[in-house]
Amino acid sequence: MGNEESPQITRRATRLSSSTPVTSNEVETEKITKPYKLTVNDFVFGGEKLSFDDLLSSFPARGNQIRELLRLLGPVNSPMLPLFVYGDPSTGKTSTILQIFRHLNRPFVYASCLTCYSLQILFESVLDQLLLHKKNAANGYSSAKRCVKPSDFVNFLRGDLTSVIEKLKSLKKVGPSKLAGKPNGNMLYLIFDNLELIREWDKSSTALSFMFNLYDVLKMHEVGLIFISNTSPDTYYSNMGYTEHVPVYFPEYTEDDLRQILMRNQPNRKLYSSFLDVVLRPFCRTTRRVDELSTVFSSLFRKYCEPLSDLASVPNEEMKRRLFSHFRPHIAPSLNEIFWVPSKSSTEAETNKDTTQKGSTRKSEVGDHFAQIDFHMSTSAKYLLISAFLASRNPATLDASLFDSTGGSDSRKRKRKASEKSIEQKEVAEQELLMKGPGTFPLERLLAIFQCITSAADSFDEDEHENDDLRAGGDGGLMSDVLLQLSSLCNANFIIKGGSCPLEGSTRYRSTVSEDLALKVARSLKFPLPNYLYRR
Ligand SMILES: Nc1ncnc2c1ncn2[C@@H]1O[C@H](COP(=O)(O)OP(=O)(O)OP(=O)(O)O)[C@@H](O)[C@H]1O
Repeated sequence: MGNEESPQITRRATRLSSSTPVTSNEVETEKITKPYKLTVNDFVFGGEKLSFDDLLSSFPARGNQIRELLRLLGPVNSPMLPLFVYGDPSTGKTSTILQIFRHLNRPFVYASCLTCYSLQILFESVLDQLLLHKKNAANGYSSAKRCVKPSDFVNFLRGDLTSVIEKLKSLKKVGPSKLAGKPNGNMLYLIFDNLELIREWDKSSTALSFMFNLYDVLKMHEVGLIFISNTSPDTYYSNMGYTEHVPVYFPEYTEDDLRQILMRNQPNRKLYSSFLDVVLRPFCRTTRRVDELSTVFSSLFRKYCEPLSDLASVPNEEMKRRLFSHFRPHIAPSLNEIFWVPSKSSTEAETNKDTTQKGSTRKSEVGDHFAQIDFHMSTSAKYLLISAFLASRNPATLDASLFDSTGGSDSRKRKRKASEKSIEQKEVAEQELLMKGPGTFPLERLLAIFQCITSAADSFDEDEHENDDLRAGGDGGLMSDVLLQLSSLCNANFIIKGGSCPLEGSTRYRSTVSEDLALKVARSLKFPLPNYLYRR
């Protein structure tokens, strides 16, 4: 769940914590304090009411999405189609939505597939919230209802939603619902966050189609469904026959957006702005995640200010130069740190850490670990995985210029095609605007890329035997293996089969692997993947 910057730890936080693991300290506290009794007022965010202007100013660069979401949610008590809110991690999806609900004071239930890490936990968390049930020592930290099967969930959910909506309706009769802390309206919203994680729980994707079907199955106009995902709707199975979800896209932040976001709440704006002048651009090239940037910048800013005796002073040009020369040595190590720390792959690498390497620098440590990781995958499967990643990531129009007959490794050939490439790039820029997530591709394109990059395999690995199993069977052997490998990669969910293209009628595929993982696989093959990635 995203951090709502917690300006207000309210009843809401108390209720949400019912779905998170309990620490031993909490157990102790629980014994001595009387448990908080949840009421129907806990369906709203709580705390001070948030005005529209405050909502907008809390989320720089998200004005369009806030307005769009408010429009889709509509006036109080209006039914709505399910929403599918998506965008890269840390683009403010969760916090914006929760604060919109705080602004509207409307009742909702929130469950994240990150904290509720299995279907059963997710179901039970939603039901617990609806039943105002809090896990505590007295009930042995158990859920109100045991719910494993989707069919049971639907039955329980329908009953529990009906009774909550009745309660909300009766509340309305008691008095004006706009009072702070009182639910506004009798429509109840179910928010499911980090939906993309469901794919990892359930390889056959029945759980996902169940979730997408929920609206049609429930048929309750007083229930609004909001799904939040950090992958685009195209990365889910389509053509399943359920009601179309309304997409709301949270684009990646530009450097300017990030400046506005990071400048918020800074007591000395001029000083912080001079700091951002130095750090923002290089760090933006590495990450645009607000959470990562704000963490690294908070310690860097302290370093930046070390020479200052008065933190309220406005730096002049001379002072800026002095601050910069003092600060400069800290930039590169921090950049390395942020590059490696947050990614999943580096965490994996970290867990595999060999204690004998303690003395080396962090960057080389992780670099070594990339090499150590054993993928237990045949070389051809690795090339196929990389080919699928490239097909999903790169616009198809660039294939010709990126992969020539030598797999793009012949610089002479690439130079000759440069002008062709620049014409295509224009075309591609437009097309790329439409690309909101990994694209789909037909089998033919995958095989073509695969052939190009494997035919060049020798040139990447001149003196080693890394590609022995590629060479062993010759081209024929390799290609005959490919369809088998493709089906294994699909089973393992590294590549997913999408619906068929209505125009071509053929099946399309999509890669689900992250750039980190693709780079890791490429490194294990000594394949220069970055040379083949189209970058804006
Ligand atoms: N426009 C913004 N203004 C202020 N803070 C922001 C903005 N965008 C993101 N943040 C902050 O970045 C952090 C991450 O945001 P959040 O969890 O809402 O992102 P998310 O898109 O839901 O990420 P994920 O997909 O990983 O769940 C939060 O602390 C949030 O307050």
